[in-house]
Amino acid sequence: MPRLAFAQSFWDGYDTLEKPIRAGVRKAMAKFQAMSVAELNADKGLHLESVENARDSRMRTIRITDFWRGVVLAPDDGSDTFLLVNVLPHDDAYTWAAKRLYSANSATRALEVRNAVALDELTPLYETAARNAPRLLFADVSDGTLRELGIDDQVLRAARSIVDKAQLEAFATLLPEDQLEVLQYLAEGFSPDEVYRDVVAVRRPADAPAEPVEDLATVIANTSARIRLVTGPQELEEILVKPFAAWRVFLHPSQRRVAYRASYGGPVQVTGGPGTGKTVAALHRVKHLLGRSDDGRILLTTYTNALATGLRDMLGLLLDEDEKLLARVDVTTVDAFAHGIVRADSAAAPKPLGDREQRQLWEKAVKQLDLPFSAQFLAQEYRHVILGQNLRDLDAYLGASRRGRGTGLGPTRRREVWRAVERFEHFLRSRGATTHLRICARAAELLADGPAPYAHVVVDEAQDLHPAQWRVLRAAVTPGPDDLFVTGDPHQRIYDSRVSLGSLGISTTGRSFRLRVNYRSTEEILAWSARLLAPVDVEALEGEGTDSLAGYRSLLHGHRPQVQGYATRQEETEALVERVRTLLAEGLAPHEIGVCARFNLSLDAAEDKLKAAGVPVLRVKGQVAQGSEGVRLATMHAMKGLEFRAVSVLGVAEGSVPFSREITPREADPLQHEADLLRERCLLFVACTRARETLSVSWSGTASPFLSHLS
Ligand SMILES: Nc1ncnc2c1ncn2[C@@H]1O[C@H](COP(=O)(O)OP(=O)(O)OP(=O)(O)O)[C@@H](O)[C@H]1O
Repeated sequence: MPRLAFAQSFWDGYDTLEKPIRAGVRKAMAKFQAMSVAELNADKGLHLESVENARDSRMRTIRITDFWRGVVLAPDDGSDTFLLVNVLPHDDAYTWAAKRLYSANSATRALEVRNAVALDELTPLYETAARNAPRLLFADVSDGTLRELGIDDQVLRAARSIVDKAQLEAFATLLPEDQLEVLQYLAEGFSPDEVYRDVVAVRRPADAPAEPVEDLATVIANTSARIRLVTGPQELEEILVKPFAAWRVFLHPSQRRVAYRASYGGPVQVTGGPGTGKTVAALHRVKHLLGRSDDGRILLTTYTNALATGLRDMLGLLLDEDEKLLARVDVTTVDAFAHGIVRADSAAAPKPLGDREQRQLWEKAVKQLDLPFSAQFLAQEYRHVILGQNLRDLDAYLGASRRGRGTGLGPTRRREVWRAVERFEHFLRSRGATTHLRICARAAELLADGPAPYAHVVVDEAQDLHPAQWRVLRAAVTPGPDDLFVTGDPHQRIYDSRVSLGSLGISTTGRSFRLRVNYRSTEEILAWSARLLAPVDVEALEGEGTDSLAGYRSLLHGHRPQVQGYATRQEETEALVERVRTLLAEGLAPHEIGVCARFNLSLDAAEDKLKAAGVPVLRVKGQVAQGSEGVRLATMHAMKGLEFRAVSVLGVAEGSVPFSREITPREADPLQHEADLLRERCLLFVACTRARETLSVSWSGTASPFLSHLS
């Protein structure tokens, strides 16, 4: 009986196929499960047919419907595994198949595909241009080294004609996957040894014989990162009927390496730009940890309740809804977890106040005590210094470092601040109230008194956690191997948290990993968004040094973002309605479209206009009911962790982005001023990087200064 495998190139398009075509795929694939090779070749319905003028003689097409064809790679070496590589309209299928050549990579031993025809056509043109170029991109790497890294003749010739990274990207869709990645790593300045370690060694089978084995079944088995082998009819039905979530099966080797390492000596940190699959890696780590013992409990946290709900659903999918396993994982926010701990200790636990109410109490304290500080200054001092370092009395505060604060405070001033703190806390007590961070501080104390409740803690969206929240997580698990697995992106820090993980007993030294391939957005969206952050340095996740987006890239391509100013708000909103209508007409479902702005108020106008145009809309506040249909409207903050095929970012105007009221004046505190600006810049970056295929950024009046260096 033949075996059947599915290539990632097939899954990439499968979700967007219409229902009857998907049904056709299922039917055709079922035949592969039921027939012998001879029967398959003879079957009239399937019509397994070779492709004329194909660069790869193993290319076949199969009939899916009258107009759609599947493209299949058929073994010609006596092995029995067929690989479904694409499903396309009839003519496109033949054109696509004729140009593609599959081959085994000599270093990784995995199956790769290239557009051999386009490479043959383009390379001579690039070679001619390269003759006059002052420098070639891979001039410093010898042919021998490239070959050791798996580069073959055709790719070597193309690589020798490339002058810069932009040209390499132009070749990206034509080159075989592993070879492309090798070249991209080299282009980013990684040494050949590093590239061998990070790209080749992680894919090459441990038992690879010295001479490559070329039969298709072996090569397919070597390609687990990009190919899924289906072994039985039930498995086939399951993966075709369920909406396919590629991340469940196909992990990038860098994701696999961090998620499935048997064990780590202590806390692990995984960083990476937006959409690099950090959440996916965290979920797979949970799966791995569950498999390591029969009883250990796991805490999986993220930043908001809405994200926790999404994470719980994804975990269910990954664990095939296995109730026993799911019951061992608590998926929640750090705040909710801390509340639970405090409530379990005392039923009369105080209620947390929101930011605005806290600000009012600080204002009252300033007035009553006639202090020379603003309420904003005190709130920040309380958050960053006092709660940040868990300072419990005046003496501790008098001796504390105020690193990161931009104004000096002598002992007299500190005493005044402390009076304000005491007054603020008195107000809280008299109202039976508290703050989320104080609850966290209390929870950490309570946890420290008893046995740690979890065997492992996995943290997603870690960049925004405050030291008080980290203390809760630290206390929730006994320090030791596999205690904490932390993922986050400091470029997406939007709540001005400053931490030094090491000082909180969470040292990730020697256990820090970075993901670089973006699975969400097109390279065009990514490159544009990354330039928003180009003028600034971003502090690393663990609080030591800075982070960068070097090497961060996408393999997807599409349109450049549309960046457009309008004379009035009304014109901007009308243009939005038109854009949404066009997207819907192009076949996007309403929930695949996201619209966001800095303020809820700006979204009101958009909501009214969209509704008036008959477009269903849904405001994202906290939690969106699953399955409700409607274009999603969210503030930039609420966009965190979400993604849409198309995103419109509205109102990116001077005064709004950055929001002038949220920016501490430079004279009041130069460091806080810079931190506030950075936070707002990151917020815009987060909003823009939610887009998968289409991004539009607009404003009315004068554009945001954050856009001034972008044309
Ligand atoms: N190995 C993979 N194969 C296919 N798709 C993937 C893979 N890894 C991640 N994705 C997809 O890429 C998108 C982004 O993944 P994910 O949300 O995990 O990224 P992230 O790094 O946590 O993003 P962000 O920091 O922006 O919130 C998701 O749609 C996810 O399903």
